[in-house]
Amino acid sequence: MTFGIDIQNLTVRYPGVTAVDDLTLKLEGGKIYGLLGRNGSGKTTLLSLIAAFRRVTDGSILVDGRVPFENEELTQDICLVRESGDTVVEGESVKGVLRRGRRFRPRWDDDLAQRLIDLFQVPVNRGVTKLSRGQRSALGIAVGLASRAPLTMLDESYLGLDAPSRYAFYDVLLEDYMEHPRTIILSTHLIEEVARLFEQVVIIDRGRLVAHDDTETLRMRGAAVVGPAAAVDDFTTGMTVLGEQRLGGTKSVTVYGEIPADARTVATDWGLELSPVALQDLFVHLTKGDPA
Ligand SMILES: Nc1ncnc2c1ncn2[C@@H]1O[C@H](COP(=O)(O)OP(=O)(O)OP(=O)(O)O)[C@@H](O)[C@H]1O
Repeated sequence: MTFGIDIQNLTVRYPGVTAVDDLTLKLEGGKIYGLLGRNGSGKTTLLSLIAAFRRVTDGSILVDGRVPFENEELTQDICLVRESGDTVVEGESVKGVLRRGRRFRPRWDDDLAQRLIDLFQVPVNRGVTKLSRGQRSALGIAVGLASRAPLTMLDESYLGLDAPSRYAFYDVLLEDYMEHPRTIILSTHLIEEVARLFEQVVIIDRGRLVAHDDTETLRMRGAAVVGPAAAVDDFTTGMTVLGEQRLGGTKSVTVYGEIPADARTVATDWGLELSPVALQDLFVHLTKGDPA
């Protein structure tokens, strides 16, 4: 079972800052989404609203066609794991957290939880507050995946893991997603590392939607045009230029937007080189400017 998400004109204001700014976004169910945005761009606020941690006051959010806020039947099937691990209860042990998952998550899989706890070597009898940052991340991930929630959101929750553990997590995530398709949203700053998991990418900046596309399509949207400066300037006239660098007579201009086949032929004729741009670079370009 998978849940789609329909967000219309969502705005969230805190004193002095608009965290989410008239955001409209539709996510189909059954895909893995990457949610990218700079610090303070509104990712956590957005995910918290989808998970019904707070009430929507301006705009609307529907998950599986239903309003999540104060809808327990729906929210038991929406799992948001945050990096801070703030959903843990003070004084609770790892065992206690797992027990809670088993009790409140209707699709909970004990074997998967145990597999992840063993994989990341989380000490089950220890109090959650006494876990290391990485162990706490691992516990969050175990709960997030073992919940098998039709909508699962991991808000930078794996940043505390070391590299081998992160890669092990990506493998388990993919394997379990293939066997039990669901909607997964991963918010992350480790863009290139996780990009292979994303089917679609959503980029927000200062609470606004900047891009939402298939990962491959988005990648194809960016190109670095390199060659003699005058020819590069001519070729890129009228295109959306994200950045440029010049070294002597050679110029490299990063453009955003589809380059049709006939234009690519022109580029070749003019001695220009067109190369793809890494997702991370596109992200940096698209979200450049003063932070929120
Ligand atoms: N409770 C709050 N009160 C006031 N301002 C807040 C509150 N929570 C978030 N903000 C502000 O709203 C904006 C969006 O914050 P949010 O945590 O959603 O961003 P984020 O994209 O998750 O950031 P990061 O990548 O740093 O975790 C920021 O400017 C933040 O300072």
